[in-house]
Parts: sequence; structure tokens; C-alpha cells
Amino acid sequence: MDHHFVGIPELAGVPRVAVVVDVMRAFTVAAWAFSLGVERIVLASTESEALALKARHPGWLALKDGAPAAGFDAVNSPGLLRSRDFAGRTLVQKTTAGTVGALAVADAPLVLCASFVVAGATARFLRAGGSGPVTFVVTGEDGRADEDLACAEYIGRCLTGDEVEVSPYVRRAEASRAAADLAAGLRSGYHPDDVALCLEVDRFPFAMVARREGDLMVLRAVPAAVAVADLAAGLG
Ligand SMILES: O=C(O)[C@H](CS(=O)(=O)O)OP(=O)(O)O
Ligand SMILES: [Mg+2]
Repeated sequence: MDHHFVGIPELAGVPRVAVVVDVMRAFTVAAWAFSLGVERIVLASTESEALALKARHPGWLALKDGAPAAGFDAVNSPGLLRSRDFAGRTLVQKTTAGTVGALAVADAPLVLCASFVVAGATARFLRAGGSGPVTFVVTGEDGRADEDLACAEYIGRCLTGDEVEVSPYVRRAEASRAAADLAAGLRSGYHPDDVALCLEVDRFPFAMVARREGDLMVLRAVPAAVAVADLAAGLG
């Protein structure tokens, strides 16, 4: 099938089906947040928008990448997040690449956000819906981030339904510049386990679907068994 792999600056027009990939670390973090009880993630375009949303909605939490900052409740690190309890909370997320990529395709009829921890569920969700050709948004390094490209290509191969050996894709991600920078502690808001946590394949059984809800772009965890048609009917 004719999938497209594009960086954020290359996006032209509105894709029919978009899978936005950020392995390190936005959509690994998002998946961990859902596993820790977050009900929905609101994707914000700026840090000030994230803080304004939090201020307008008592009980909401805000997360951003980079160093911890006043007003934010968490950073973009799976290792730092995993001991938290977010039961029933709404989390506003703003990062450099991942959330920007998802907002760039907000008008697409179907948007999934993905990383290795939800790769299998993402592929099963798309196959159950018979999605057809997918536009993979490779969010890092203007489309050249190999951790994102490897994950996108892996999901693309899985869409054929064939058995796909994941280890070559994980090795590429492990050798990526983002992994090296993270491992060297060059990125802020970091835990030493972050690279390993971002390279776990299929840790979680859900896909992550982003949709406009009013004037917000909202990400939700959806069981892979829920077909696209059911989602459209509001059963997701
Ligand atoms: O937090 C991250 O890993 C990055 C920001 S940086 O490259 O580390 O400065 O953001 P993301 O949107 O998750 O790629
Ligand atoms: Mg990234």
C-alpha cells in the first residue's frame, strides 16, 4: 500500500488518515500518562496556551518538555512520570515536535498518535478500520529523526498483516541522535530510563486517537479492537 512518510514542514493539504509518530518522547509519555489513569490529553500549541487551559479548568494538569517550570505539573519524561497517579485527570501536553505534528494534521478525518509502546495496537486499530493509505508524520528533525521514521516504517509494515520482525527497527531507534542525546543527559527533564522506556515495543494495548472536540484537539486511548466506524459513531 502506498503510505507517505513526511516531516512536519512537508505537510501539504489534509491527509485522510494521519499517524503522527514521536518516539522520544511525546507519544511514549502520552501512552504512559493514559496507563497511569489520565482520561484525556489536550494538545496545546504553546506553553502559554497550556497554562491558560489549566487556569480555566480547575483540576487539569499541564505537562511540557524541557526543564520543570512554574505552573507545569510534569515534564516530558516517561521515567519521571511512571510513579505518578493521574486517575481521571485531564492533562494538557505541549512539546517541541510531537504535539506540533498532531496539531498540524488536526483537520484530518482520522489522526492517531504513535510510538513503539503502542505500535502494534496502532496497526491493529488501522487494520480493523481498513484505513487505506496512511500519511505518517515523522515529527523529529523535520522528518529525518530515525527513531520516528523507524517506528513509522514498522507500523507501515505491520499494516500488511504480515509477521514483522521488530528488532531492526528498534536498533535504528536505539542508534538515533535523540537516543544518544537522551542517554548523554543532553535533554532537559530527563530520567536515565527514558531511552529504554521509549524503545519498549507494545507495552500498552491501546491506540491513541486525536480528534477535535470543540476548539480543542483531544487525544484519547482507544482499545485497538474498536473499529474506525465505531469510533465515528461515538463508541470510542
Ligand atoms: O522532550 C523531548 O524529548 C522533545 C524535546 S527535546 O528534543 O528533548 O528538546 O520533544 P518531543 O516533542 O517529545 O520530541
Ligand atoms: Mg521527538
